[in-house]
Amino acid sequence: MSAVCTALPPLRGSAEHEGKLADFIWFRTGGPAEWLVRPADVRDLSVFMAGLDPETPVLPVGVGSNLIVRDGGVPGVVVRLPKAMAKVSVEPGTKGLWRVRAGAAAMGISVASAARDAGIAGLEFLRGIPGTVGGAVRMNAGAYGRDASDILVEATIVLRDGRIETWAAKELGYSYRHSLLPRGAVVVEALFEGVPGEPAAIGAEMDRIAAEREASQPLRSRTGGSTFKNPPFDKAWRLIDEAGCRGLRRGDAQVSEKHCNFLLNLGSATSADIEALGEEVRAAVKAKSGIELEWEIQRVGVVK
Ligand SMILES: Cc1cc2nc3c(=O)[nH]c(=O)nc-3n(C[C@H](O)[C@H](O)[C@H](O)COP(=O)(O)OP(=O)(O)OC[C@H]3O[C@@H](n4cnc5c(N)ncnc54)[C@H](O)[C@@H]3O)c2cc1C
Ligand SMILES: NC(=O)C1=CN([C@@H]2O[C@H](COP(=O)(O)OP(=O)(O)OC[C@H]3O[C@@H](n4cnc5c(N)ncnc54)[C@H](OP(=O)(O)O)[C@@H]3O)[C@@H](O)[C@H]2O)C=CC1
Ligand SMILES: C=C(O[C@H]1[C@H](O)[C@@H](CO)O[C@H](OP(=O)(O)OP(=O)(O)OC[C@H]2O[C@@H](n3ccc(=O)[nH]c3=O)[C@H](O)[C@@H]2O)[C@@H]1NC(C)=O)C(=O)O
Repeated sequence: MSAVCTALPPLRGSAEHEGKLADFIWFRTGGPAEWLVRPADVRDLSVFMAGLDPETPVLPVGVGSNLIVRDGGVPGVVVRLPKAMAKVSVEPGTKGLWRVRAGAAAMGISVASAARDAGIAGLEFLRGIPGTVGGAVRMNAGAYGRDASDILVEATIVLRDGRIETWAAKELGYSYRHSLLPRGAVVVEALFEGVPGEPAAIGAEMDRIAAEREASQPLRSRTGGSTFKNPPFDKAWRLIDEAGCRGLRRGDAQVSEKHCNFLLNLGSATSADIEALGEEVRAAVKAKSGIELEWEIQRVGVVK
């Protein structure tokens, strides 16, 4: 990877040159970040971003459950928030509603569990999304009829130039698995809202969601979740099945037998194998049904 960023501004957190991403990205594939930056806190991130050459690209990552990192790595700066920014707390909202404030590094399950313990209903679906709050706000993550935009009140973000701003949910321009979060902006906190509920009933709904997923999706695999968005009025998995791609392999990359909109790394796949398999599936679906599937997984970095 050719260097795009030779000098970094001062940072209280850490900055690792050629920082490995494949250690934690769900697929366990892909090249390193030119710089893997872990800020100490929001202020540290803000000062760092303000001092960083505006030409240097910045890519925030959560736990990489929706990412293919290409094998040549990611030029510029990759920001991974620290566990210190994973705090979750509860506060009263307006009109009898309750709110959950979560650091962007918090996992969806932590938010859903905190809401359950406080008797706040409506956030149960986050139980099944194995990513961070930052990833959910950016991707408008959703499941079982709800998505992040249904529960988000506002998000605090650090813009690429270092400004810290709080945006109301409607300013994020949400649609299905999409937001208008500006390029290079890092979500640092989110405020969600729910309605009063019985912890036991909320917990039962979370368990139901977990069981349903366990039955239908390959959760314990090296995967990126749904590979393609569902096209209007149809299901990506049905089209992939119809095109004969269930179980299709390229090297150690495979279309899941269990849920054929999931791709798997069976062990030693490269990101190139996984991406090429995805393109092969898209081509087969186009040939069979005329429909062009759109990638849901975010593909980042450069090819080797
Ligand atoms: C087994 C499995 C099941 C899944 N089920 C679902 C599901 O039901 N519904 C669903 O919607 N998704 C699902 N996913 C996909 C994934 O979990 C979600 O997209 C999740 O929101 C990604 O979060 P992350 O923290 O891992 O983000 P990453 O994968 O690290 O990043 C995804 C995108 O978000 C951006 N991003 C991450 N953090 C930040 C931040 N702090 N600020 C700004 N941008 C950020 C990244 O730049 C990238 O564009 C599943 C994935 C797996 C592996
Ligand atoms: N090896 C494999 O083949 C597979 C591995 N996995 C991994 O398993 C994990 C799923 O675990 P699950 O039980 O669902 O969720 P958990 O919340 O238990 O774990 C999430 C993982 O991310 C780490 N993590 C979360 N936030 C941060 C952060 N801000 N900074 C550093 N590390 C962080 C956790 O570290 P810690 O443990 O220190 O809390 C943990 O390793 C995923 O991370 C996934 O990559 C999934 C499928 C297959
Ligand atoms: C996993 C993701 O989100 C998922 C989310 O978890 C689920 C649940 O709400 O609904 C969407 O999947 P989906 O439309 O494929 O629905 P699923 O619930 O997974 O499957 C629907 C039904 O089809 C069945 N099914 C699915 C795949 C398959 O190969 N065979 C099969 O029979 C399942 O058993 C289930 O009964 C989201 N995917 C998209 C692209 O919108 C993700 O975005 O990464």
